[in-house]
Amino acid sequence: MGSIEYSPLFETRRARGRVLYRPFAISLFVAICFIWLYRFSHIIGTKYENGKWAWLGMLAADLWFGFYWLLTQAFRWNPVFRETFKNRLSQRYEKKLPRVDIFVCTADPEIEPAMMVINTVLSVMAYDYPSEKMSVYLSDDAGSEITFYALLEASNFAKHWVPFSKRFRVEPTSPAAYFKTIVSSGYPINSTQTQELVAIKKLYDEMEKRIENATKVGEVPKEARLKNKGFSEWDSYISRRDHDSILQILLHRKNPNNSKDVDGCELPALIYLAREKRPQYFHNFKAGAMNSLLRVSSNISNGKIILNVDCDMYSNNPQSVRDALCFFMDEEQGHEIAYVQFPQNFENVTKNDLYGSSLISIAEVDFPGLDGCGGPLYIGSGCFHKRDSLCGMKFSDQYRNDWNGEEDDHFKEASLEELEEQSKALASCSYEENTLWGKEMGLKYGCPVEDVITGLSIQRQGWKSVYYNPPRKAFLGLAPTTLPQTLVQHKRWSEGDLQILLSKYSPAWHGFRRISLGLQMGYCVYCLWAPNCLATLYYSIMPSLYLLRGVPLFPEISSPWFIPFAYVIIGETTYSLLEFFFCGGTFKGWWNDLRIWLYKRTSSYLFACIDTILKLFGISNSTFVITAKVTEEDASKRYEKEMMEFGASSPMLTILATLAVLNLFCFLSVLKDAVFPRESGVGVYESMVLQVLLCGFLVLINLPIYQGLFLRRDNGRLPSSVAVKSIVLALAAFISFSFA
Ligand SMILES: O=c1ccn([C@@H]2O[C@H](COP(=O)(O)OP(=O)(O)O[C@H]3O[C@H](CO)[C@@H](O)[C@H](O)[C@H]3O)[C@@H](O)[C@H]2O)c(=O)[nH]1
Ligand SMILES: [Mn+2]
Repeated sequence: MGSIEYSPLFETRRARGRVLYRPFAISLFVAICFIWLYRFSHIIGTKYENGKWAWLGMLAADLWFGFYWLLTQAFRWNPVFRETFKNRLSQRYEKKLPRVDIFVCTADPEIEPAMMVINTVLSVMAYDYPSEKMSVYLSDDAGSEITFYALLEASNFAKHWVPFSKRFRVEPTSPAAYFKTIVSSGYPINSTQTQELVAIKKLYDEMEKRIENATKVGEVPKEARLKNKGFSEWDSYISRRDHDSILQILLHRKNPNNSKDVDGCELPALIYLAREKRPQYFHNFKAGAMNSLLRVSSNISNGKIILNVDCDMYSNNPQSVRDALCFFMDEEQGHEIAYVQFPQNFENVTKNDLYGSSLISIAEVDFPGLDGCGGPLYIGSGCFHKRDSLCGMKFSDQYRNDWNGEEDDHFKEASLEELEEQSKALASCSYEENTLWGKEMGLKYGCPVEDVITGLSIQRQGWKSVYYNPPRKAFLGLAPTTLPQTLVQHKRWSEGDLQILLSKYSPAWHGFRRISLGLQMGYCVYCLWAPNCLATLYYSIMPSLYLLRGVPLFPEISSPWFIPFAYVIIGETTYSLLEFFFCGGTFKGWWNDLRIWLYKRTSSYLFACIDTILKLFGISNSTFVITAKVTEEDASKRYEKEMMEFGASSPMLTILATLAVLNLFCFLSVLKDAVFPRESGVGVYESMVLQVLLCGFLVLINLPIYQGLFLRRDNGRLPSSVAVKSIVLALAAFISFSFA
């Protein structure tokens, strides 16, 4: 070593508790092997002649669950946690910090309101980072004039907001979220801050009123239109699917009259982009938007680091850029890191997280685990990328970070108008024709989870990634607030992940030697989400139906084979409960999580499988259904009360309701037999105890569905058409099984 001792910018710690976990996992695996053995040996024996097919099905399901459980061990084997040293970063590099380009994506002003979007924009503009080194880009796939107007308003408000939040170290830096914390935690003690706060709150409220008004009437006020030339870009606008590239640089140091805040300090550059859309060109959803942003930003600011957030994911921690740079700029390991993923956290989850939206075990268990195997997935929002790797560069041992050379950039001379014109061309529909964009460069096209497939391809090129979960959450977004929204979102995800499995990037059969075994297994856990539906559906239908026929599918309580089953059930339940508590969840939250786990598997994943098969045969095409970020008033009240919101009738709800009603019938029938025993049906409880328990569990976990079907009168209940369909279907299955 040289004379100065190397002190890293970040530290990686292995999780404690592995010594306890590993023996437990091994013992559980032994029990699983016994279950497999039991299944095989009992199928070979001819004892269960009348349930042979059912037994074969159980064998398949148990093999699947055991195999899938093995895959999930990749997460739990060697989790790591990271810590950053921001002081060292600023001591060594404060003067040489790289430029950072921040991309915010929005696509629909109805379900992604302009106020929410600009709050996200303002929150990232106020990062504790040299303003002249930050550029914020808003990509608007709706090409909405109102959103542009809102951004224009935000660019003026930023002149007050950014200096205010930096002066008083405001947290979070999203104005709406900050004002909300003031309401709950009281005004600051510092009186000058209070004065300024009152003034800035007034400015904010006025701006909000103007934007809400414009939204209501669906039109930008005349005066604003006259004052800014940018609105003329909408003259040739036909519809959100048919318009020219619209690009406006709202704040930029090349326009000195309009680039400084009220204290005379430079503000981050701010750019509005609506890439060109034409009906004859497919737009590739968010991936298309990101690639346009990559090109446009390379022409305007060319930051070496790129942060990507969804329009609802505001920055909750002003230090995040510095945190991310601690990884990228570390002298020893920084060069091999392609991206730093922060967890997606949500501002609107309720205490017991009815829809399991906080994805707690992904954030707290899976990703630290993946981080120990080569790095987490890229999950779209809250991710810092190195421009090089995102644009398709392969990693090689010769690769070195180069944070210099920022001064001699080609766009130095061009005027703002020239920059705008050149950049528009980069966002045109035809630009990508016959290029590698969407294939080898930028985000990958053709997959509903463009983020995951892109991250995977980056890792396959030899790069590492890092997961960083700071004590103060870095980003907060909005989770879906109804059951159908949750199910649709998971359908998109599981469908996308399954497509990755079948693609040329498949972690299963094309990942060997390109990514580590642990990472291969980890990716497969997600890629196999959708196929999970088969075994889960089997388990939630067949054992209950076979109760009616008195055919046992599990060992009797007195048999030694009962032990491995009991061990796996009790062991896994206890472990998952402990893990959930350890991650900060509640008991009810765990129960809710279990329910949503079941619902996703029996509906979202099933439809994801069906759609993927249809897509393979060229019958359908995957789409990107954007998650709504607004909730109606009475629905949102029910959400606060953690009452399940079912809403309009849909095939997914019909399936869930049918399964619930079917299990209810089976369970009632077993109860009836217990009270009035049939001559032949004695001892169901001894010989079929696990089956009865499983059926009872399914009834218990489905309580919200029975309420939604039979007891509730509000608008969030299950529609009566679903009730009718599910009862008819369940009854048909019940009758044909009881009397066949
Ligand atoms: O054509 C489109 C569709 C969506 N978006 C934007 O993409 C983001 C994510 O959409 P959302 O409906 O909120 O999806 P989520 O399921 O919440 O998003 C997660 O999953 C997506 C992939 O399925 C990723 O793109 C996201 O970054 C990731 O946060 C939003 O900002 C949208 O405005 C676009 O810009 N263009
Ligand atoms: Mn979202």
